Amino acid sequence: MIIPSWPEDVPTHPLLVIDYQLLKKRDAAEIERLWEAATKLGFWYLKNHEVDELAQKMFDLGPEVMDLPLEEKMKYEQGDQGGSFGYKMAGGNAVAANGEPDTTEFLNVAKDDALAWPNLVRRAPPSTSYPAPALARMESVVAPFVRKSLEVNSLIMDIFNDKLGLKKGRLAEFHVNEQWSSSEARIIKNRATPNTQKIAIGSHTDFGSLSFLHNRQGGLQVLPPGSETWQYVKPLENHAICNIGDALSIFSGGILRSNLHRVVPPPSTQANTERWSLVFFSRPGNSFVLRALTEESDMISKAVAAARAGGDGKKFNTGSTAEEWFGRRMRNQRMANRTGPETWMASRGTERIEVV
Ligand SMILES: O=C(O)CCC(=O)C(=O)O
Ligand SMILES: [Fe+2]
Repeated sequence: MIIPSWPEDVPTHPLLVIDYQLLKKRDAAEIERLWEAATKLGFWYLKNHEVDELAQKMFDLGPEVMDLPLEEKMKYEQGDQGGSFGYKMAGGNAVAANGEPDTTEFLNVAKDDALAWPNLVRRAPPSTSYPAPALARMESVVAPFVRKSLEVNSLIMDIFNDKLGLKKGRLAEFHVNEQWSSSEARIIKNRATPNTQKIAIGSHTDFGSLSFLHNRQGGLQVLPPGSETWQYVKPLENHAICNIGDALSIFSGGILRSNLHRVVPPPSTQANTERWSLVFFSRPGNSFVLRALTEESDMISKAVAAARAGGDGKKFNTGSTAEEWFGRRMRNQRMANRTGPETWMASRGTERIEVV
């Protein structure tokens, strides 16, 4: 697929560019820049991340799955119970309180299934596993992509761990590969439409810890702090986009920022093209309660005290496990579960819910 070049006339929000190779060497200046990106906006570009080839193979798998007849894909649909693994049909989720349906299809592959392959542990075969092309590429493409993405995200989390003053490896304990989690790889297709305003994925914060996103076309927008205008993030060749989700924001007492974002169709020169994107989401193990690690870090404890003094109502103890937090958000964005605007409100994360 030939992607038209990015339009000059569309304003974009700049992100810091972080070099993964420098992070690997624990370069102090690069760590400071990462910290600035993670605490101010919660989004940054990541270059030299070693995942481009595998990401390309994941992109190639996209049409193999999405071109199957809808009836075939629906055999693997994620359902309405709060799970996400498998296929998500376009129109399955709301994009706003008014119940407007989304326009994107997803394939979500559980990190637990990719790592356990040739066994499937989260999706029991045969009838509810994954569409055949995904199974055929599990060994050669999906599992290596998952393993490499986990490596990138865990290095970044390790850096946050140390900056937050947590004991060595503390954040890693929440993300051990052996514990089941909702961590997953996602291939996203948004159908071509000339309406560049039609919301594809509604405004949200990400549910988990860290998202590692590959964009080839425009359409991702962020709502920067203090702004009321959605701003495009320009896709840059060979640069991934990373962002913080709710779990890391809560663990850190809000120091790490889980920022609102959404997806609309590609703009201007790229309009009316199918939009494909790819994400790996690292999320905490299912059993961990999402709460600020106040007793374990002075920095976090001070941040929570300051938030309390500021009266923003956030006490950073959700009382929910990662599994419950994720399940609640998933269930309540499903159109099939919608009763009214309250269902949308119940699907919100740190941007709306007062965590007490
Ligand atoms: O497709 C994109 O650019 C972003 C997707 C996204 O925000 C998500 O799936 O959570
Ligand atoms: Fe997202």
